[in-house]
Amino acid sequence: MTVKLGPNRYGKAGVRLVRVVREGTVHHLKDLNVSTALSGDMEAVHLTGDNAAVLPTDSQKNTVHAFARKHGVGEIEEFALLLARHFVDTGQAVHHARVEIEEYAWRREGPHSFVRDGGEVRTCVVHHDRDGRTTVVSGLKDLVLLNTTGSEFHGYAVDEYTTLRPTTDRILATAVTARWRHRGEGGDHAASYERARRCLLEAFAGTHSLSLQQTLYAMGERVLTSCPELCEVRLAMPNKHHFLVDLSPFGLDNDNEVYHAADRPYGLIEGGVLREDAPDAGFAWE
Ligand SMILES: O=c1[nH]c(=O)c2[nH]c(=O)[nH]c2[nH]1
Repeated sequence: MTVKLGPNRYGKAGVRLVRVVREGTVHHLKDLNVSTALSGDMEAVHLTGDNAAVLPTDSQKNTVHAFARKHGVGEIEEFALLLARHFVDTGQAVHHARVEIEEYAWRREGPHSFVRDGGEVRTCVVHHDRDGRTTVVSGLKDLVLLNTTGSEFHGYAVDEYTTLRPTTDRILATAVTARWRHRGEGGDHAASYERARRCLLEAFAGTHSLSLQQTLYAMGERVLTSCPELCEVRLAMPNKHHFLVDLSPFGLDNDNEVYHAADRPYGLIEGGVLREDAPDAGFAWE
């Protein structure tokens, strides 16, 4: 039997970086989770144990820390681009770098005091290779949304196992994971993020929903309609079911007032929306 090395990459995952900028008595905080992954000429490493091509994952972690000190941390996309370019430009055997960053939000509570925002996490994944190809995907996760009405679900396929009752008025709730691909490397990443996020919220709140699938499409469509710098959106939205509780054993009616919020199982609705002329995604989603 002959076998060969398949796709591979290696790096440091979960580098939890906190960067403080002190402007006199007013301090600023960035709280990130950075993961690096390099690939390239790594045959010998896997096949013979020759580690000459391996920049240790420990060095990759150190680079994240040193770059935070030397260059500061601005928008996560820019920090990821800086790191990805560095690894490809300086590592002979490195043909490709992938840098993923999550940013945890802190709300200011005073000049040097912050409250961790329990809400969504901002994300990005940057790829850069030695041919100069670069892709940037931005996004968010754990954006929890709920509509108390304006959601129906009926007209679905029925078979011998179907027990679900059709409804014309239900709670629609989800925790959005959304990622959007930039046409190029992107310009003003802060403004772009705020615009895309606002589109997701407005489309969720403003769509009279006949299914979570329809809402998902409306959200992706709104982002692409309002953000010319983006060409593709991918969404994953769990259906956080809210079941109306039967209160008749207690002689009580329940006109859409008391629900059981179930956490599992949950429906998982996933889909993408892209411009017809979207450039080839290449390795952007890997
Ligand atoms: O919006 C929905 N989409 C589904 O596909 C589905 N399936 C289900 O049981 N409830 C729902 N709701």
